[in-house]
Amino acid sequence: MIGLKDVTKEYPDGTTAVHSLNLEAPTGKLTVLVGPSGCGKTTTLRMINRLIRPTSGTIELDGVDTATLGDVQLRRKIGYVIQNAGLFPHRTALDNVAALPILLGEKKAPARANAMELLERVGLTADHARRYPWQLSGGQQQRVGVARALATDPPYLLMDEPFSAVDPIVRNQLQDEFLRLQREIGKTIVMVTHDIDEALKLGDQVAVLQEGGFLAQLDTPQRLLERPASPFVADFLGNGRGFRSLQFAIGDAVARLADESRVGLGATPRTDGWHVVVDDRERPLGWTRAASPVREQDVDVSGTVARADGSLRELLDAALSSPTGRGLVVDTSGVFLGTVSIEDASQLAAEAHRGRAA
Ligand SMILES: Nc1ncnc2c1ncn2[C@@H]1O[C@H](COP(=O)(O)OP(=O)(O)OP(=O)(O)O)[C@@H](O)[C@H]1O
Repeated sequence: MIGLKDVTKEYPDGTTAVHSLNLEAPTGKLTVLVGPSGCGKTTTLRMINRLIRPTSGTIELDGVDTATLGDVQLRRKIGYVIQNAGLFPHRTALDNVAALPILLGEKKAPARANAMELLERVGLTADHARRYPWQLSGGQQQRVGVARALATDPPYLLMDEPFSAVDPIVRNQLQDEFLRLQREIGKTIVMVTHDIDEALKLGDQVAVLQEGGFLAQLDTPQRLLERPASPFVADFLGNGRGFRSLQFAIGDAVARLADESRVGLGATPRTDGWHVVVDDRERPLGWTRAASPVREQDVDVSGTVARADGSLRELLDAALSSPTGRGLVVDTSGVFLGTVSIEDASQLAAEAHRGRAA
């Protein structure tokens, strides 16, 4: 656990960047610090690894006051990922990752072997490992940055806007990959972002900070959306809160499933009306109204697909985007199970809402 107790940072010019902040980042969980520009997020993060010294208050790692730890001990314990990766430009990706362990006394060969394993873990190859940062894409550099932060296998990880320098598609991909990785490695993470969607997607808990480093609310993403503690938090979360909170609610889609007539590509539907087109493994491709053998261009692909164990947001989206108003539902391996109507999906949302209010 990372614990901040009454932490204040006043810069020499008199700016109070962080004001008496109390915060706990639980072991194995991802805590996100989010808030408007200048609210003290980066200052808070950097006080944890002592790149910035607090004016007052204490910061503890599993109950140990960081003021009693030396710089080397701290660096070994806390990995650090920054925006634009911050890689050494004259070292290869592999050497970037191996650098700190070698500096801390590890032998070169095992440090490099471990670096290669980490690079593979974040989705890079031996070819990437040989390249210099300028020969890698922004997303690849960011992956190297994550691998580098994990090189000493630190229990704690600090991440400052780690995915913000890449375009939205790559960002989404990096976020998904990182969530998968975190499920395996279970580090205690504090991450800074100004992007509320990123905070809600990645955070086990989200701390919303207000200018001056005041903690406006610390809660799970779902609670934040459902019960913002103040007009400031509500405003910061923005519109669409009701819809976004459906992302965290699971409805029993299976109980509402209706069967549909199915047809394979190349086959001719036996009746008029809409049919679900499935591939040879019974995965849905879309809908068709074709009366002759179904060609790829006859498939309406406008509808999204929801997993039966997915969120209500996914389910409602599948129904609303479907040309028939009936959302396609699949099992965990993508096999078509049936459909849920807009009415049934709304009913499930209403039930979830009643459960919440109770
Ligand atoms: N070295 C410094 N000297 C004086 N004031 C500083 C210094 N560094 C930061 N500040 C001020 O402290 C406040 C908090 O800055 P900080 O960088 O922690 O905010 P932030 O929430 O990370 O902002 P952003 O989202 O824009 O990166 C700001 O008002 C900033 O201007």
